[in-house]
Amino acid sequence: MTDVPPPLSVRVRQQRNDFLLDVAFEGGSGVTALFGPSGSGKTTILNIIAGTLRPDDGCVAVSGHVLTDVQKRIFVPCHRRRVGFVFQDAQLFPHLTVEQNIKFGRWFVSTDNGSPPLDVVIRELGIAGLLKRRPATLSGGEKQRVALARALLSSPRILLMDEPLSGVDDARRNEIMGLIERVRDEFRIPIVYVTHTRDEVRRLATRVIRLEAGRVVAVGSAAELPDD
Ligand SMILES: Nc1ncnc2c1ncn2[C@@H]1O[C@H](COP(=O)(O)OP(=O)(O)OP(=O)(O)O)[C@@H](O)[C@H]1O
Repeated sequence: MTDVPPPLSVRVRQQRNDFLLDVAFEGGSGVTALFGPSGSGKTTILNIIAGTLRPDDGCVAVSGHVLTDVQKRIFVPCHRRRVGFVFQDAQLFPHLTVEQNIKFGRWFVSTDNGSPPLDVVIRELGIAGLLKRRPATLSGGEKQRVALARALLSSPRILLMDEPLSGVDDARRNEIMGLIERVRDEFRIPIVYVTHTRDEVRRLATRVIRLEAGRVVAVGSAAELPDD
């Protein structure tokens, strides 16, 4: 039997001013939640996976593809990593329409890349009526749908989400969580999901990595997450 590499493998060390990040963990299929208090290193880890930050030491691999290996001097540039990113504030291009924004996700990938088809993404995320609009005219929830569509169309091997619900009101949170579940279950792209909110972890996560002060303090299923 051949060993299948995990969707995500991270073993990194990074010193930044007073903060030392020193973590080793694997992410499985489905949603891996990085859960921990403010300043525990969640966003730093996402940036290291995305390639916007170089660790001092260690390696990062996605489905067996080595993206960073400091000892071997491997550092795949950000735009070649096939990592989709959905930020807290969506970060859409303000001067482009929704349609142009989501098509931008495909710029760096070849045509034969295994991305889900444009029309499927538009339908699944319910954004057909928004295509001609510009980001400034969208609600927080609509912006996040568009950001998710753009990330999906970049043919990612993994999706990174940094508190994507933090700017969204309660009514829309449920709706977007439903969409993230659909992405998880239908597109089957592994997701790393940063949050400090327990209900998001309980609903979405397959696996939870608990962080404190730059270290992994526990790994388990969402059901094992204590109420404290
Ligand atoms: N550009 C930077 N330069 C120096 N230190 C930084 C920088 N960005 C973050 N840090 C520090 O790194 C530590 C971890 O920050 P990080 O943003 O990864 O935490 P987080 O768990 O994502 O927090 P939050 O939930 O508040 O977003 C913090 O102590 C922070 O002050």
